[in-house]
Amino acid sequence: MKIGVIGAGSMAEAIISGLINGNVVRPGNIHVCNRSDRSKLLYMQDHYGVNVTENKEELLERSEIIILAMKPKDAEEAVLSIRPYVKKQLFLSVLAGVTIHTIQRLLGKKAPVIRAMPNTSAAIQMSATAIAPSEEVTMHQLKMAKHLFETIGMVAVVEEHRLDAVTALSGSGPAYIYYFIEAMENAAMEIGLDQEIAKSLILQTLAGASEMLMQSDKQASQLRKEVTSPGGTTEAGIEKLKDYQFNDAIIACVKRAAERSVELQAQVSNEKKKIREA
Ligand SMILES: NC(=O)C1=CN([C@@H]2O[C@H](COP(=O)(O)OP(=O)(O)OC[C@H]3O[C@@H](n4cnc5c(N)ncnc54)[C@H](OP(=O)(O)O)[C@@H]3O)[C@@H](O)[C@H]2O)C=CC1
Ligand SMILES: O=C(O)[C@@H]1CCC=N1
Repeated sequence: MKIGVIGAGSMAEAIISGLINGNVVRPGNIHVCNRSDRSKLLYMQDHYGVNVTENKEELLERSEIIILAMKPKDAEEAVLSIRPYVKKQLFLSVLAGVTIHTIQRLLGKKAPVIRAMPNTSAAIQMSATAIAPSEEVTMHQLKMAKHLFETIGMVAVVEEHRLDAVTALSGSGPAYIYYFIEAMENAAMEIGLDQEIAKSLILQTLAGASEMLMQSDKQASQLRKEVTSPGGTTEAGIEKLKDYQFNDAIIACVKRAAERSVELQAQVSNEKKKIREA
């Protein structure tokens, strides 16, 4: 597989490192470009052995699959900059909120596009990714994209309109978990635990709980009940979470992220309007 990546930020790096560490694609078969950060390109070259270029024509010529990995607000400029070189490539877009329709409009043709929503755990082949193909994508291309994303974790094929929800849940999800861990670390300090010891206890607790959920047939609510002795410490702690409306806070967080995914699409449309009006 010959892959061109437009964008060299966190998500591009997570995918590239997953593909290389998983021995899926040879570094020599990957070309990467970004907008202007030359030092990041040199880092990618040194660290992963990939080809880096400022020449988008060359990148498109040498790639069968193009991964779009810039911020949604930069999609307009980035996709228009590759438009003259679009031939038969398959496009994989990881952009939150930017529809297949918008990408094809910017590409200037109904090219095969697969929207994907991975997460940064791709870097250790543990991404939870959902993909949605455009009508133009062949079964072979879908299988190829599924295989590609399976090498960096698990993959679900969904209808495109589900991607805002997926983005809010598993695309942003790692950040919610990290935020929770930050709070656990702060709590550990407040109750007088050594930082290093606390960190290893928290991480093993997280890994253990996640593995229990994977291995057991029980629901999260049941596993929680099994930790919660009547009148014990867990019950006392969870009462506090209820006082602070933890459940409502998480629901509001995920709903707001899903709304934001819809807003990002509008942002791309507005950029286009601004360019037209300028
Ligand atoms: N981070 C995450 O957890 C996830 C992100 N995503 C999606 O991935 C995309 C990228 O996010 P993330 O990696 O965090 O963003 P970053 O800001 O880390 O990286 C964006 C990259 O895009 C490049 N870029 C911007 N404009 C252009 C252009 N015109 N031509 C070529 N390259 C360009 C930037 O180059 P330069 O630095 O030179 O400006 C930079 O390398 C977003 O659309 C996001 O929605 C999806 C799932 C998870
Ligand atoms: O925060 C964002 O917009 C991107 C999409 C999902 C994770 N990061």
